[in-house]
Amino acid sequence: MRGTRVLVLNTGSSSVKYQLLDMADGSRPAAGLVERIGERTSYLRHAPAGGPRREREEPVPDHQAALKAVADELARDGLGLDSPELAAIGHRVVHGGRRFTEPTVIDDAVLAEIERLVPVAPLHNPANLAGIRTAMALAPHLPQVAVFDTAFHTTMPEYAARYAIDTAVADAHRVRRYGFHGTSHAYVSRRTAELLGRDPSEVNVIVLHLGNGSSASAVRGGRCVDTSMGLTPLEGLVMGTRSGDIDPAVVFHLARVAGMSVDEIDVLLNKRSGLLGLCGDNDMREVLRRMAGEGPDAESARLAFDVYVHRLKKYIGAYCAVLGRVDAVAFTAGVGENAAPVRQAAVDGLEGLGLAVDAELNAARGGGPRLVSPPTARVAVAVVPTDEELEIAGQTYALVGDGTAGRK
Ligand SMILES: Nc1ncnc2c1ncn2[C@@H]1O[C@H](COP(=O)(O)OP(=O)(O)O)[C@@H](O)[C@H]1O
Ligand SMILES: CC(=O)OP(=O)(O)O
Ligand SMILES: [Mg+2]
Repeated sequence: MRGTRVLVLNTGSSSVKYQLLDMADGSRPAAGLVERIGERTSYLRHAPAGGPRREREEPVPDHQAALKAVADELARDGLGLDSPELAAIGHRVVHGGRRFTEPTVIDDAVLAEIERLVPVAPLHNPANLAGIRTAMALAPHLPQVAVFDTAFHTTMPEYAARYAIDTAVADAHRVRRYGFHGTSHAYVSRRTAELLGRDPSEVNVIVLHLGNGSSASAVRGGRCVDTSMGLTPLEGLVMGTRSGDIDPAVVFHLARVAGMSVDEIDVLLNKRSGLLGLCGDNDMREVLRRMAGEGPDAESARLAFDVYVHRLKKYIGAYCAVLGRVDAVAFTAGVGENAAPVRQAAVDGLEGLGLAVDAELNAARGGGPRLVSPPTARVAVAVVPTDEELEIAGQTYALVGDGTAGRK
């Protein structure tokens, strides 16, 4: 009998995060990460379920070495890639363009298409490809499945996906809005419907995925109708280090007046902007801590917070308009799940739209999905923890598993 476990790999430009999930019993036998790949010292952490976690620092030169280290750590716990319990490896792939609307078993043609999309996802797809190629070399016997960040957003109507630019140029260079964090938006919108005790096909949800990268989506009856990220994960909300929406003329201005190159402006907007650019800290915890103090440090943190929240509020308003009727607003990811002041400030003054949070419910901490709006509120406001790994594992297993998992 085929195995019931899926290894989920989330390979970023300088990190690999992984989780091993068992689809038969819902357990997670191991999880871990390798960070700062390619730097002088890298950081490795492996946490087997029930056992002590193992951490160490050592140089890990590239993604190949990182995945080899992951495979070795798993093997030490008897969970190696040759384990008969392992059914497949599921990969997060950030950019799937228009072609990949579903999770897909990876073969040479799929690899070639992911490669073809590198120009529209230069930060993400090369790392994803390195992860896939190494995993295929280490485990040639296993099916490998790509689960795309963009897939959930392929249902967006054409008028939400198009930029108002010359059609010939847009078509020639695949310039359109794709959207990202799709596995999270899909999972959270579904869980939000569950929390309301309703079928996803009946509810309209605004999902606010606020992590290091942040995006909002408008989901009507389980299908995405708009999202805030565009051609790349730079558009939309203010993020940890990314500007989000900006007048495109800022780019021309900096090139002409400041003499910056396109690559320099790319780094500026992706890595030196957002909360970091505004106040020197990209971590929302630090921003909140500084805001509690006084003086210039507190003031710049407060301004960063206000810019962040103002943008968020504008997207909530916009998606209320896009959806017409909203049943719930769901906050998720690191900031959305943990930062009560962000949730409070984001809906502050939106009573006219039926939105409010109950201060006590909002301040409470809790594990699972929960409502933070007053019981009488017209629109439910919820905290719904995301679980991209579970979503990727579930989609992978649905595609290649033998269907026995979950059956008694
Ligand atoms: N308790 C907390 N309060 C406020 N912000 C938090 C808290 N815990 C985590 N965060 C924020 O969550 C962000 C990371 O979110 P996460 O979803 O883990 O990111 P990633 O996009 O890397 O998956 C960081 O900016 C961090 O400041
Ligand atoms: C697409 C994207 O922005 O991903 P992340 O939030 O992981 O950076
Ligand atoms: Mg994340």
